[in-house]
Amino acid sequence: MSLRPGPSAAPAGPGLVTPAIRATGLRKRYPGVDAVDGIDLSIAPGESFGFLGPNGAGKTTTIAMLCTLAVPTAGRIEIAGHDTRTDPVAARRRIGLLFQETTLDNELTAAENLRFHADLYDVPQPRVPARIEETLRLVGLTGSRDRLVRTFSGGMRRRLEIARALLHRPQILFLDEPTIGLDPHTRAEVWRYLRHVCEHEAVTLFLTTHYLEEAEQCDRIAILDEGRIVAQGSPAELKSVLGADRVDLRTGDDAAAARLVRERLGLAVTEGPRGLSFQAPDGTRVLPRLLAELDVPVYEAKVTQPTLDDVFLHHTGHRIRDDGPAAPPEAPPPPSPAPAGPDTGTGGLRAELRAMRMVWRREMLHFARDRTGAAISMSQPLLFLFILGVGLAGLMPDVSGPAYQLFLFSGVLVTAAQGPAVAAGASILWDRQGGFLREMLAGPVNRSTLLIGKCLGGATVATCQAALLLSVAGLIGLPYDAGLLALLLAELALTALAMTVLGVLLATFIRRPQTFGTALTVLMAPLVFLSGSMFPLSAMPTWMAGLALANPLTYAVDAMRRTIAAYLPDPPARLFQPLQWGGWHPPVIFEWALIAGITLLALAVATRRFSRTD
Ligand SMILES: Nc1ncnc2c1ncn2[C@@H]1O[C@H](COP(=O)(O)OP(=O)(O)OP(=O)(O)O)[C@@H](O)[C@H]1O
Repeated sequence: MSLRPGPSAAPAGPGLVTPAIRATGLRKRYPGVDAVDGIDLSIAPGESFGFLGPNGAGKTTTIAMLCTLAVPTAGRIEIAGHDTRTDPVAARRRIGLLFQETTLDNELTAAENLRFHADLYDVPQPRVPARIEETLRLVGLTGSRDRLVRTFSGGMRRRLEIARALLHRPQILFLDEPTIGLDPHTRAEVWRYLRHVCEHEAVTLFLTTHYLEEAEQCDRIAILDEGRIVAQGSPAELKSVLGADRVDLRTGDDAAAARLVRERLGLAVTEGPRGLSFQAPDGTRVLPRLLAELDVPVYEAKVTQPTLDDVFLHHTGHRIRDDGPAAPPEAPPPPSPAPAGPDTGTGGLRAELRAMRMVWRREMLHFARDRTGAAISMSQPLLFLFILGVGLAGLMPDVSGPAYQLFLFSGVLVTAAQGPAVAAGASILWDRQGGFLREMLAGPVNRSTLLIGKCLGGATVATCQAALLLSVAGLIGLPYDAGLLALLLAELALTALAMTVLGVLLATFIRRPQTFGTALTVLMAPLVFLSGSMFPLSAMPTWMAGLALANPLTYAVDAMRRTIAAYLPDPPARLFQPLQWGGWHPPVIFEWALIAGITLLALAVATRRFSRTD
């Protein structure tokens, strides 16, 4: 059975058609393992190509390289004529991807997941709502469009992922083990949708599987073992190479039966716990002759045409594990989508800005949906202000309580912004672990765009959260002056951006979110303690004040404190004395320029590191 009605697509001849996928000398070496060891591929537009191999053969690694998600150790890849090394964004624009593991955002609804994908791929805005409805209908999820994905079953997620992979009408659809882990019914359903897509959309399919039934449906197959292609061709071609049937026998004395086959027929026999098997050019004629001569009881005798498993055995010396589905049942196709056609923009600055806004919006949606998290991270600065503020003020009889609380307030704002700001860094790691990062990295935009969107999202959330504190600041005597509030908000936004970027930079050095949490606890406490947020730098020993001057947060705290002091009638000089370098008080504008410079530098390093992510 083929995925497509009609004849198989032929591979492109040299100079005729640009191959949909071309790879030459492709290699990927991980420490201690050659995951892919010199692969050459040429796949014609419209062809369905199956990559068949056991676990660990290198299928996922190959797909990751073809989709620009992993950097090849050697070799060259072209996707629809675009070199993935020199023009990865153009290559990604032509690709739809169904990953092996789920890469949906569980905290978004089905429609929101699709909407974000449309933004990432720059699907023309006016067409987005209809396209979402159409793909949801194609996979039978119209009724679940507004449900959070975390409430979906495994099959529903898979269908939604197929819908998402097709949303921007890709030229080439990569499917990495599309039915792994699904029950037979859902597998059949997924194949029903894929068959439908192949029949109605001019898509090139590249499919990895270790299920023989799925590979059988492709126009061409490559058999992969230990990182190398050991055979390539249509299923019929591959099987015809064997030119023999397989005969399986289970008897009362398998050893005697095997001896007879060897001596009388001169054929090689494989004996196993469940009987013996051998290859014979014409099994249906050989078997009756053999049975007539055998004088041991025969419990089971079977002749089978060669299967892909036999082809695999022939080329590799071992069998492929196949706990795959029965042949997917034929079923009436779901409603037809609109005629095929490219549905992405041509890229450029507008598309990059749209993707950046998408990442930003996702951060905002997560913030809006996590009220508990927001309430918890607000509790720390409030405790800081009302417990520390009142408690420590008692130790300073010459300073009034409210004056000390006002002194503390800039540090409190920084602390309030700190939690959500650094959470943006952690969320990159959670996105990597949860899979959504791969959906973003596979998108046809620059990785710096995604990172900047993430930083802006984190900074906005952090600013909003810290700004809530301004609404209660009247309780400690902060003047409600529009000019002061506007200045503090602007200063907060820059501080939040700086902290978000530093958090994101840290995240580019770490792979596990848990490690990130530990690293933050270790790093953040000294940064906050050594920022002059709780006591003036003038109260610190010289060496400690020197360390504080190397801390970017010190300048943010000092600048905001000076802004507040400018609006107080009589700020105590002992507390509100500006920081100094030697005898020089750097102006506030200088402090902000310094923070902005550090932020830009950290952003440049983070972007560089993130862009190299494998
Ligand atoms: N990030 C990595 N670091 C180190 N080794 C890796 C990494 N990714 C894959 N490998 C190794 O590369 C080899 C090929 O792995 P790959 O996931 O490509 O195989 P596969 O054919 O897709 O297997 P499966 O069917 O189980 O998905 C394996 O030995 C695997 O352990």
